Amino acid sequence: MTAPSSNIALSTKSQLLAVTSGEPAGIGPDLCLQLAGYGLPLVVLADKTLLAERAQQLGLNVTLLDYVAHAETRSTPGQLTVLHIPLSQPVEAGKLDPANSRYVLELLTRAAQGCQSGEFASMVTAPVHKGVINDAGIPFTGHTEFLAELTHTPLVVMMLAGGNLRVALATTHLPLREVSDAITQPLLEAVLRILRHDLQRRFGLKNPRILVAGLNPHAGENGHLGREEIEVITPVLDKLRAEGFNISAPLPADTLFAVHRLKEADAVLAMYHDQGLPVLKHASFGEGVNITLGLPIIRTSVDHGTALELAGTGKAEVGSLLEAIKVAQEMAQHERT
Ligand SMILES: NC(=O)c1ccc[n+]([C@@H]2O[C@H](COP(=O)([O-])OP(=O)(O)OC[C@H]3O[C@@H](n4cnc5c(N)ncnc54)[C@H](O)[C@@H]3O)[C@@H](O)[C@H]2O)c1
Ligand SMILES: N[C@H](C(=O)O)[C@H](O)COP(=O)(O)O
Repeated sequence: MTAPSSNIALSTKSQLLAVTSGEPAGIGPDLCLQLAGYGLPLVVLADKTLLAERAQQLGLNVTLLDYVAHAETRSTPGQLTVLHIPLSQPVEAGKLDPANSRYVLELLTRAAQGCQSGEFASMVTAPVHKGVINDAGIPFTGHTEFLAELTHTPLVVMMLAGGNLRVALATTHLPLREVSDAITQPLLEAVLRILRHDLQRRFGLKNPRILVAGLNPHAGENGHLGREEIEVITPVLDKLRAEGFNISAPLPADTLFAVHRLKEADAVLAMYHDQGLPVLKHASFGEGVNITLGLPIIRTSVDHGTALELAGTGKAEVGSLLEAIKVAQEMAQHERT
């Protein structure tokens, strides 16, 4: 595979990125403050007081500048341009408060709207806490689904990249019990079309080679360990292959990720979240990037969560956020060429 390298060479020439700071009690604000060291063309969406307080707690000397829409935004190292969105309640690092859930969603909404209007080239998201948003009475399963709904996109595909791997998912944040029923021929066909299309358009791969995992152990063992491969997955793969897609048959997931197989592939399609992501995170946790394919906008994210216990301690690593910025820049570049 030729996934994004972990050598971080960030361009300062691309257009403005919007970085959402995520759950205010988590490490998102800490990571955004760390970005001030890089002089990148970005604006952080956050409550400015929260950032100032967190910087003080971390002992960071960061000058917070006010974002002015459509004016040139150029931060030099030590500065951070901030699009201020007010919190509902003051925040203590590490302590979740459902009262701030609307604020978290407001960050995402403002960034997505700015991408759609052309104000921002892309959005990069720091982690949110799904549980506390639901505790506030707001049904929420993830950025992926939220941004699909916000942009009226009927289907999007979650793909994580890192450790020389790209892993896309046929289903995302779904209880395991519901996975088999969710994998239908129309869904699988649509997911593969989005995956191939975006690998071409946003990653510059002419005819991406995709390995597809089966759902059942040993890809169903000829129907003796489940029939989804025979009845659902194989017919879709045969149809798309006849159209010119470079895709495998459904492969046993336990051996699909062997090095010799991955050498033949640009991406893997896993059937569900924990079939694909543990492998990827084992290979690259802290340097991986989560990418939403199929959106009308470019959105990338970190590969980790809110790590509440690290907020305000100075121990949160910024590597994945930097990679997410780099990949967003690369995607925007591919789209322009
Ligand atoms: N992109 C996102 O918004 C996103 C991604 C994954 C998880 N989450 C959410 O985050 C919450 C917590 O999830 P979790 O506990 O499973 O995972 P987590 O990633 O927050 O924590 C897992 C482990 O990794 C460590 N860790 C995480 N990020 C780190 C960093 N930048 N530097 C150093 N160490 C780091 C943590 O301390 C912990 O030991 C959940 O609500 C989950 O849904 C959000
Ligand atoms: N599934 C993601 C992961 O494991 O990293 C994470 O939950 C974030 O998903 P969203 O980007 O949809 O919030």
